[in-house]
Amino acid sequence: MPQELRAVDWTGNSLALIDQTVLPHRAETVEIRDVDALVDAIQRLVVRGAPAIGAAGAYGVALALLQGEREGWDTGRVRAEVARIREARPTAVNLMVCVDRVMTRFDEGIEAVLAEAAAVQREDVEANRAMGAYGADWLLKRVGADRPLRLLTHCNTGALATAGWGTALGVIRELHARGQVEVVYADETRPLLQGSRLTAWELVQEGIPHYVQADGAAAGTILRGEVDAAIVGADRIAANGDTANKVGTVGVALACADAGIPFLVAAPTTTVDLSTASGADIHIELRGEDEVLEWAAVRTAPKESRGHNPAFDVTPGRLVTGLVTERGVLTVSAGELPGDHLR
Ligand SMILES: CSC[C@H]1O[C@H](OP(=O)(O)O)[C@H](O)[C@@H]1O
Repeated sequence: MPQELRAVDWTGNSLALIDQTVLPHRAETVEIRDVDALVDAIQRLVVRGAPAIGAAGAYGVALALLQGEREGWDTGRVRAEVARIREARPTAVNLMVCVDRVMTRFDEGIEAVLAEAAAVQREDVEANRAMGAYGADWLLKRVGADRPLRLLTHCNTGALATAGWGTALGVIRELHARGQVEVVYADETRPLLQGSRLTAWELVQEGIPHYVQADGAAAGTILRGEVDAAIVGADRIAANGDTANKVGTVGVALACADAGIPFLVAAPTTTVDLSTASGADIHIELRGEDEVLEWAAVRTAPKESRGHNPAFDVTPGRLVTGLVTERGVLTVSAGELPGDHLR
């Protein structure tokens, strides 16, 4: 993704969001000036990806303050509107963490809120760059650097999903910069196709060789020995290392375990939620059934059929070979816990 583009940016009095629902065919930015529009943008995945949603939520506090000034809201109303942003999507913990962090500056006023939101955005990019280096070093040491790597990824974890550079795709970018990527298999990621629309778009921008594949092809590609490692993002990491990520991820992890290749999760520590004990306690967002019953507003399933549409699944920590954060790599499957990075 061209570096001058940012998935989330503050204009001075509004949020500029790349509209991820129209990529890759149209590159458009939408201006968000009120809470309703931001909640809608988060829920329709105009802005998406745990860290990007976190950055948007952080600036959303400023948006609520400015709207409150325009519309004469009292403090209680502003706080209530911020809570709507905080709860706009339930699984990605970054949204709650980043809103809560900025709210610690709420009583100091708009400038302090904006300064904290800018720090959230800046620190996410810094974390992603650090993750890229840690993850690339770990993979080259584990798999070997004698030849470029064949990698598999699921959903979109690039600059579009973050404040910049990317998490799992940031590791892939770093490996590519070192000349260590032979090919990337990008799962299309039904039903909203974050892989074939967004990850493929970013890989094209970067000139990284890749195939888009059906989600159902991932396990066979792995078990046929065509992949050296899989690397994915995360939306919430529980205290025991269980990881919620885009639906379809756990199948990739199971195939990696059976094939004996590394399954890496790359996420900033803002995605770790020590208050959630295990994956069983993670709220999995159930999205509208039409997303799986239709495509491009055309019904694909019989009218009598119902749709089951969990947006995420949970990969047990025992299947996570390594958790890459901005502080290094934890071998979760060997018993190292996310909290070890937070102490
Ligand atoms: C670094 S992005 C983390 C995570 O967010 C994506 O979900 P969504 O596209 O629904 O926002 C996907 O699960 C990514 O792995």
